Amino acid sequence: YDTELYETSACDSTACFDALHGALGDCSCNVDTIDYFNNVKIFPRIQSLVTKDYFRFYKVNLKKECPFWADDSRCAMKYCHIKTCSKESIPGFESGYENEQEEEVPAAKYTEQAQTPCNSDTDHDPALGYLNMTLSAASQYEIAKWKAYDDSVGNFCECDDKDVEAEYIDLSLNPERYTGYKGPSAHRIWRSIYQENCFRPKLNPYQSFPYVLSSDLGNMCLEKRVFYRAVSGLHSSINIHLCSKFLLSEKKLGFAAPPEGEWGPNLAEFQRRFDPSQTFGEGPNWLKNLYFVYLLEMRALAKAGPYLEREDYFTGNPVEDEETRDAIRNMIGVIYTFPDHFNESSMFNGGSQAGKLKQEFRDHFWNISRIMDCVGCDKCKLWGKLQTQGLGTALKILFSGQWDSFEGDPDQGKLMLRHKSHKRLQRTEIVALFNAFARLSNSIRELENFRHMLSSQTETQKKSIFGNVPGDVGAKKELCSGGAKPKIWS
Ligand SMILES: Cc1cc2nc3c(=O)[nH]c(=O)nc-3n(C[C@H](O)[C@H](O)[C@H](O)COP(=O)(O)OP(=O)(O)OC[C@H]3O[C@@H](n4cnc5c(N)ncnc54)[C@H](O)[C@@H]3O)c2cc1C
Repeated sequence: YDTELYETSACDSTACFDALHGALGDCSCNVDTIDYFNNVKIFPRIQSLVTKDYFRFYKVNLKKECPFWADDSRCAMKYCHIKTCSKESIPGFESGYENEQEEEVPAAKYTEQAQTPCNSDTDHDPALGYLNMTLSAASQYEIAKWKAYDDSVGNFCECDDKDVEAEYIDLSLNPERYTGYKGPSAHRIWRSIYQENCFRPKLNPYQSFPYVLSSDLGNMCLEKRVFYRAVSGLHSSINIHLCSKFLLSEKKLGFAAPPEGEWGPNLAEFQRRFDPSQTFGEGPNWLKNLYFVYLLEMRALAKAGPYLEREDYFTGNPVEDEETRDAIRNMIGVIYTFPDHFNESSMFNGGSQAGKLKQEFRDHFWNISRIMDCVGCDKCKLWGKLQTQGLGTALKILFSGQWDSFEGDPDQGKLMLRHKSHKRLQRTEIVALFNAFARLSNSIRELENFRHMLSSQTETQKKSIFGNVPGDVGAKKELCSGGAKPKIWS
């Protein structure tokens, strides 16, 4: 691991974490409670659960056309014969807009450059985004049996696992990690999510980055804030994963082969993305949003708990299926014990206006899930689709009304933990829900690693300046020891 290469731009402060304490906002929970609960109780359980066959194979259509912009679709250039413009004929070129890659001038959409499929442009290294589609003969045989079983279940939601082009992908062969997907293509996805499909308080003074200022969120109603925070939390999680599984040194084996190399955490990359000094002060808020979306998904798991505990988790292997059910019951049982669940009953309560808002909420999310078909790197698209489907399933459990209990709450006004009435979920929804939650859980756990790396780095720097200060060793020991509640944010 080439420390010199990646640590040159690292700042020595722990500023990313200084504000990551206490109240989370929009719920009664706090960051430190979630840290402990996740890292000690949830993380080991969910990570082991998603290695089970039922959760390891995800059926998805990665070949769907991008419905929103021409340059990612087959319509681009080839069939539409859009006449390209010379640079000089693009309004604003002379005033130097080209240097501002992020601001897309409408005419730029029709340049030849913009028509190039994303995966062949310089924003993306195809080898890093390589998707391993391998399924062993044994897996293929077993999976064929799943279809017959699933078809006998009354499904109710239209998901792309029914598409003829949908394929099973072994998630364990395609870990979410750094792919090199960046630049205008990735920014267009995030920008259209935040600027066109998220609720926004107002245009921020920086025009493009950051898309939303947290200081403006107070002007929005709870429901809109929740939406933005969930999306932002997902964005944080994706970016934490690419920082924690970064390509530290590369050894390419050949074209279209997965790159071999050393993968691991890149502290400088993490700081670039979350340090307040490099994010207009937003980084710690984005990290808090990760905790927020975690809480949201955990609440959905609790709400659907009685149903999830009884689901079959069919893979055709009775021993494995029983183990999966046991592991689910165990984890859901732990989730029930969380003291401070998100209370979704405080949302969408304002009569007909609330109904309209709920519809908008749904429409926005529906669009975001379709934007995932525009992601220009297969591996990012796989995990992007899985995590939006997981979040969408959680939102459905929380807000569709299909999972609400009409039996009356004995502790009036108090949060009802388990809801007996429910609709059935599809296999892909369940797989996505648990895997998405596993990703968030993993991100929160990775934050602990970055926190440790930062404090060790700071200690080392202090020592190199001041020498070894008595008491230092003890302090470090406390940070690194397991067992009791880790004091990772103090
Ligand atoms: C769906 C999807 C999946 C992806 N998966 C991967 C992957 O698996 N591996 C990989 O290496 N890359 C992945 N990427 C790319 C990655 O997310 C970044 O877009 C890329 O690394 C460029 O980062 P950036 O620093 O330019 O900022 P970006 O992450 O592209 O963010 C753009 C702007 O959004 C704002 N922003 C950043 N974080 C947040 C937040 N949490 N909340 C609110 N606003 C924020 C900032 O102002 C930032 O400048 C994915 C992108 C998308 C759209």
